[in-house]
Amino acid sequence: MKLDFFKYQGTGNDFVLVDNRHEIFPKNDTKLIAKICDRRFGVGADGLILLENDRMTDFKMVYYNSDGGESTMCGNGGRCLVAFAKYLGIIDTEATFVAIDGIHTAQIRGDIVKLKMQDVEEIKVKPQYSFLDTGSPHHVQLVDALDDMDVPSEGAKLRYGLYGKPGSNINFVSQSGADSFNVRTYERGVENETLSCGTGVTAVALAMHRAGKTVSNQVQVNTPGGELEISFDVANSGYTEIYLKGPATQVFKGTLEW
Ligand SMILES: N[C@@H](CCC[C@H](N)C(=O)O)C(=O)O
Repeated sequence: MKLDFFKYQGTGNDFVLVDNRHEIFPKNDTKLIAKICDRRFGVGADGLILLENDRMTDFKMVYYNSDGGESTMCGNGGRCLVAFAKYLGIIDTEATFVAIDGIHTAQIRGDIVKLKMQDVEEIKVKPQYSFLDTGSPHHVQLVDALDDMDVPSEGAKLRYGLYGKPGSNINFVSQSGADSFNVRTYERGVENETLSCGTGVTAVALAMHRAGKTVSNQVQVNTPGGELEISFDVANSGYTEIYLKGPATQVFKGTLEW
């Protein structure tokens, strides 16, 4: 079988995108998806995303981690899919789409995509870390020497040790200014450090605000793959009007064959 694919990256979080509006992609073939995402035996990506038809919105997002399993929301992937929808002529500058966590809206200007995330109702604050769900589960922990950390190994310890089989994504953070933070993320389903994680930096911005580390409702987060901006409103016990903004670009296209 042959199928066109497109490779996108959003601050270094990279994805194979497939236009599946004709429903030809074998969605339950976990091994095939893992092979496509394999960086030596396949195209190589942190995840694979299908763009499908939806009756109520512009399109539907179906997200798979690089291990081939369908997973929860991917913020950078959502931003890349909006850029892909524009490339396909499905949208112009505004988009509404449905993902596993509900409906999202987005705006695209040039290669900058601003994506509205779901409201966050609860942040669990522990002495050493916070835990919250921004569409995907995230552990947020301030550390002293972020650059020197072995994120794959420290992340795996927490991902399996603290969160068991379902797991969590693990974000290690250091503050770089009054409203800016540096972040490195271990992603479950990739089971490694990625260069950036959209739901992760969103979680970091909210957790740092809740912890009183910043009073701003517009936070810059620097990842190894680039900079993202998160803005939000403070609600009673949670956060609303949460936006994740940053670049999303097509890097190449090709044909999958299997
Ligand atoms: N890279 C993503 C997060 C993808 C989902 C995550 N690996 C999980 O399974 O929870 C992002 O940009 O949000």
